[in-house]
Amino acid sequence: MRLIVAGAAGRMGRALTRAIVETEGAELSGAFERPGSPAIGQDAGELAGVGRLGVAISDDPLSLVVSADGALDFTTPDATVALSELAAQGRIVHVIGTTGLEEKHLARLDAAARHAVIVRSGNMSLGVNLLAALVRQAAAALGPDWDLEILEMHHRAKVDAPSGTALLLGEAAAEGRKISLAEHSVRSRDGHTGARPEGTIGFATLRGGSVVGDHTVILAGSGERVELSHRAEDRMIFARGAVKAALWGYRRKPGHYSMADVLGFAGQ
Ligand SMILES: NC(=O)C1=CN([C@@H]2O[C@H](COP(=O)(O)OP(=O)(O)OC[C@H]3O[C@@H](n4cnc5c(N)ncnc54)[C@H](OP(=O)(O)O)[C@@H]3O)[C@@H](O)[C@H]2O)C=CC1
Ligand SMILES: O=C(O)C1=N[C@H](C(=O)O)C[C@H](O)C1
Repeated sequence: MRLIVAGAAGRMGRALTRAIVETEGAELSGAFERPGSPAIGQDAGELAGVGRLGVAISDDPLSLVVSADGALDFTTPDATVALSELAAQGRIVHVIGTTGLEEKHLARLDAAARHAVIVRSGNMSLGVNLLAALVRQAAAALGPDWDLEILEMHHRAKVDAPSGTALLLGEAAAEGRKISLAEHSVRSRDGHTGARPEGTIGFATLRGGSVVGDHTVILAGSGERVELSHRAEDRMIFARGAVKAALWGYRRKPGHYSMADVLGFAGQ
């Protein structure tokens, strides 16, 4: 499967190049960065630390999409929406790890998914998708008198909050409780907040250092507490998940899929 990497000079872009190189059945056919990036013209393999691959970083995604079967994209919401429209024109697989997407972006991805195979997840690792299934079960088993809080910590360069993973875990908890996350989430607290409203799902965000990604879902009852955690130690877990998602999506019917579909966890 011929894959292109969007944002190839980024933290995840370089990990994605490495994951493609190590995966049988996948080949790097192109890589691109935003116009004006100092990485334009550099070799994607050299940038990723795997040696020269003969793939120069371009600033023209359209020219790459025409000779690719899929694109791996961990960039920004605007770049992702633009690439989804090219993926739809090229009828290719678009694997999206980008977080911080708002309703206006999601609506455009849904439109692109009429022609492209979109696989999108706030977290492409096996462990977090398993954790989401466990959180759904725990939230269903323990009633709304168990307070649900989601704590995440990431490196100092992360630009969006709460993390895509925290929101994914929040959605899993809300599904377990059969409630709408949008109507029950508390995304920040400051000052005299009053007591915690029953049945809400709280989010807390920490940023610092080089933390790859830590998430804990706390179910706090009266006199006891259950904590379900995941700690990412290496970005390759996300990159390998993204390559797996691309191979899964190859020649599949167009649509907007999740990593839970890829891993067979959907509905669990
Ligand atoms: N779903 C998952 O499993 C994971 C998701 N993520 C998400 O992936 C995203 C990227 O994270 P990370 O790699 O750490 O961030 P980086 O900032 O390191 O990488 C993003 C890259 O995209 C580039 N870029 C920006 N605009 C464009 C454009 N229009 N076309 C092409 N490239 C562009 C940036 O260039 P420049 O810096 O020059 O602007 C940068 O090189 C975030 O949203 C993050 O939350 C991260 C890890 C796992
Ligand atoms: O920005 C990151 O680094 C990460 N982003 C994703 C998120 O927002 O949850 C996934 C992972 O935790 C790393």
